Amino acid sequence: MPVRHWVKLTKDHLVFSAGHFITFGGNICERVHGHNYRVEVELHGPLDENHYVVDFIALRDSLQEIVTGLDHRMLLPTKHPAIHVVRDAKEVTATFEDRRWVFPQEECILLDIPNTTTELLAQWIGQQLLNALEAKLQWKPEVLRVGVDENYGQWGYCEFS
Ligand SMILES: Nc1nc2c(c(=O)[nH]1)N=C([C@H](O)[C@H](O)COP(=O)(O)OP(=O)(O)OP(=O)(O)O)CN2
Repeated sequence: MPVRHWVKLTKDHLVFSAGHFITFGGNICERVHGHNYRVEVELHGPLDENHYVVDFIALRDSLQEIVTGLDHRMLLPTKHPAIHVVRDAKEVTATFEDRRWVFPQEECILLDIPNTTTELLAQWIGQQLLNALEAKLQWKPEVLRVGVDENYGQWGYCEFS
């Protein structure tokens, strides 16, 4: 019988509080609001010389850095077809139809995704994690699953395989 291994990280400190708004149903745009987000990851792959899929500590530290970078920030999508986000040295201005929001530049994170849904936040975090693991360990998992929870039980997931 084939044997497979994986690791899962669901630490209490893998959380961030951030502002966002999404569109849905075509042209319905939410008001700005915030969530206490939670992040978990699962990585699959062969065992290394330590009998690890990947070292928990290296994984935890890499993911924590990504999560901390999102904490207490306004999350804005740069690939949305109708939310236009423009950054200058001081401010970030987002517009949707006749609505306009202006935020201090250093309080925003611009994400190259079309909407800040949990599914796409999971995808963005997953891509950052793959980049970090490649840079730190010259390693990539066979499968990476990332979950993002935005409201104590509403998880969006993304799988890289
Ligand atoms: N599959 C998804 N569905 C929805 C997402 C998402 O990311 N993926 N996101 C939303 C909105 O962000 C919405 O704000 C979440 O709604 P809600 O749970 O009602 O959030 P509140 O903070 O307002 O929670 P309350 O419990 O109502 O206070 C919608 N759907």
